[in-house]
Amino acid sequence: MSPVTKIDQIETMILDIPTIRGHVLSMATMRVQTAVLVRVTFSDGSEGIGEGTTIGGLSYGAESPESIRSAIDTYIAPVLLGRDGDDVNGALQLVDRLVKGNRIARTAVEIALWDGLGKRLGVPVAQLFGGAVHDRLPVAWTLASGNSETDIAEAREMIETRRHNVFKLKIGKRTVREDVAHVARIKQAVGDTASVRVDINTAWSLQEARWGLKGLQEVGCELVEQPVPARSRRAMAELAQGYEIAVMADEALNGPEDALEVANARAADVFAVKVAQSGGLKRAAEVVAIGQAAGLGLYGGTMLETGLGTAAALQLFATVETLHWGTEFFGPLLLTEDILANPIVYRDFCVEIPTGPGIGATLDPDKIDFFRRDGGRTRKTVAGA
Ligand SMILES: O=C(O)C[C@H]1C=CC(=O)O1
Ligand SMILES: [Mn+2]
Repeated sequence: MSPVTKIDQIETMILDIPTIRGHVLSMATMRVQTAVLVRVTFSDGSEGIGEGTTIGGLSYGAESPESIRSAIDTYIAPVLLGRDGDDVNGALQLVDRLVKGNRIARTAVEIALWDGLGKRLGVPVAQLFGGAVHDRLPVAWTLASGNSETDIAEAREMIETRRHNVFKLKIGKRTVREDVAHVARIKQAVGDTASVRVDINTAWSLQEARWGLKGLQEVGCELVEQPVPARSRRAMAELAQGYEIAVMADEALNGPEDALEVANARAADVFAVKVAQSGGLKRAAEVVAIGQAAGLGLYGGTMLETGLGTAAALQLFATVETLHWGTEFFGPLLLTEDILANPIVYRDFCVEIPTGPGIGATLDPDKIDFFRRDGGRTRKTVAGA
């Protein structure tokens, strides 16, 4: 019998990477994206890499980049050291028992474990999830410059260069009337050449959302993402059932338990399935399964991860038969620089699934050194130390 490949070391680092322009969301304006990267080293010398990323510090959700890193270093890494690296399910069950919440932190480590296993077996992670049924997926772009004219110019360029023809507009910061007028201007400019959707990031009350959805569907917007707070399931159900425009759950979906409750309450027409928010690739696959069983639409969502987290998500979504609303795996394109030596490829309105072993991502060491916070000091948790 070959010796067990043990988890030897788990290393974390924070990267701060500027965005190509201000990304204006209802709760924060991003000028930098902060990613937490994990590198797991195994006893046979193999490695796995993972990413756990949120948006806008603590303004989007309950985890911050700093809390993600600290949860990994303090609570997740020490219990995994010395374990069999091939036993990913065993590691996940152990972490599930010992660490509540902290889904993004758990995701970062989980991705690194799948990546390590895939690399050792010489297969893409998609194969560990039953095999890819797509080699590319449609990919949306988010228009969020904060200015209608800039957004229109950006949309036109994306359509002309065949990069994107699906646009998600970030609204919810201005009045409902101003937001609907902004969406109408953009829809009018792109006409039938593009699909226009919006994301409110929970900013509306139910009353505002009633006016908002009525106005949005009148101007040709096809889908509205998380108009009201994550916990407002009854409001989401009223909106999903009361209007033709599709209502998509995002912040409301934190793993399979939420997915089941949202589906039971008919509190969405579509699930935005996010790997990080679900608690990892395996949990995201469970959210997908619940959406499928409930007959809901599916969409591959992002936390604006770098190429690393994006590659991991692509491995899973390549295995999903039907993504009725496509994906938004454009994270690397929002950043001034790609941190991968083999950047994700975008062409013909699609994103291509990386084909190499593991998640199919190789880090560019110079970029990592350049964007590292703390002058390049990593924190290492080492077996037997
Ligand atoms: O969906 C979100 O709320 C977060 C994210 C996804 C795309 C984007 O621009 O922001
Ligand atoms: Mn969203």
